[in-house]
Amino acid sequence: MKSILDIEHISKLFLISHQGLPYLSLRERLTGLFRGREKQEPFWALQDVSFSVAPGESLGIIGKNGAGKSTLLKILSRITPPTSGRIVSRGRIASLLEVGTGFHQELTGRENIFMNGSILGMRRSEITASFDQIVDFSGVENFLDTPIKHYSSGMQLRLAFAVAAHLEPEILIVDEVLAVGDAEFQKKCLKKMEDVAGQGRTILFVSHNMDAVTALCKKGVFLKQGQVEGYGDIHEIVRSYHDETHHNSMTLEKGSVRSVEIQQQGETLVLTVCYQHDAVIDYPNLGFSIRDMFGHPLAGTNPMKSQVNMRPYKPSREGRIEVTISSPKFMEGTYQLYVWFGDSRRNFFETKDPILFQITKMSPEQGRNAKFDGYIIPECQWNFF
Ligand SMILES: Nc1ncnc2c1ncn2[C@@H]1O[C@H](COP(=O)(O)OP(=O)(O)OP(=O)(O)O)[C@@H](O)[C@H]1O
Repeated sequence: MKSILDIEHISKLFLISHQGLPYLSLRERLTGLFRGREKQEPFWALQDVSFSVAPGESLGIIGKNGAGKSTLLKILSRITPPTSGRIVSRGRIASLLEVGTGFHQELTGRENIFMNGSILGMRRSEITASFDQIVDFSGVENFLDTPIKHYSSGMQLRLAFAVAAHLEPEILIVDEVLAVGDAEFQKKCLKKMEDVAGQGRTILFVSHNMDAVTALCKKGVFLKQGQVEGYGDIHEIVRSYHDETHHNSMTLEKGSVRSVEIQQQGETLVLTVCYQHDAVIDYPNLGFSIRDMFGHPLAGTNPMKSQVNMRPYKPSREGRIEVTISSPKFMEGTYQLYVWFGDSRRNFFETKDPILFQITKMSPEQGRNAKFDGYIIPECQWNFF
């Protein structure tokens, strides 16, 4: 079968500016005199990326932060041109990259639906035919004649998704937009994308949520530092992505933080961080953030925020911090951990990529067959009168 989309040797070069001098006078800034001293460094965000997508296929694109996923989707959506290589597309592409892209802020929701549709190459009659469904899905019917600029980002997202998914493009490109909506809307979007895929249309889906990617896509591309690291069956691709990600712990050879580890011990989580700094630290400050797989923060703090008494700590260059987290209790699932380390004034270290960890039954409240909502297990006292 002929492919619907061919990505042929796509590369993208960015020139990143570094200013040679830390301080520029106002005159230099105003006159642009500093330009000569600005260093431009080439940076390849994508290098020789090639793959093909068959009609009706849903393809997941995964990779760590900065791997080049969004750049690739922008090139596919013709927002940015590639430095070299070409895209051959045999179908209409609708893309949903960032909330509100393609929307005109001064126009009303109604006007934007028509404008967006015509940008996608739809006839007015086609748009009119889908109009009610779009409005119904988006849930913004009361604001149809209000300019988009007055919409919240969630409302803009609802409308953008509804337009992109209902106007029947042959190829639908979706970039992590699910992260913005609430859980109910995320489910609705995933269901809609399944329907779209079921109708034989093609979907390219970028997400950090491996559960969503695996549910929706049969095939996947794993991007690593701008290159294709893997292509094939989605389960294989997700496995190789996970192999590259830190699980439960991380060790480092250099820098202030030497190891980070998180373990579930019954109903608590224990976070242990070992550090070694080149100067004495009077107040070791460790911040942590536990997030869901979309990257939404769920819980986090640091000893300064919590006004922790640091005794019996004596200022030292190295040490170990152990945090026992007895609340909140989380639902079963995979979570992300981010860590910062510093003193009372500065940060010396922060995790770039999350450490993934698994939580299994954390509370007797979480019965075997019970279905709960969200991530946190509520502790309730029930009274019936
Ligand atoms: N306009 C730009 N100028 C310079 N560098 C850029 C530009 N756009 C992207 N980059 C760089 O290209 C690399 C790839 O970025 P991209 O946004 O495509 O990654 P990503 O895989 O989508 O990451 P994330 O998961 O964080 O969204 C990054 O290192 C980024 O800093």
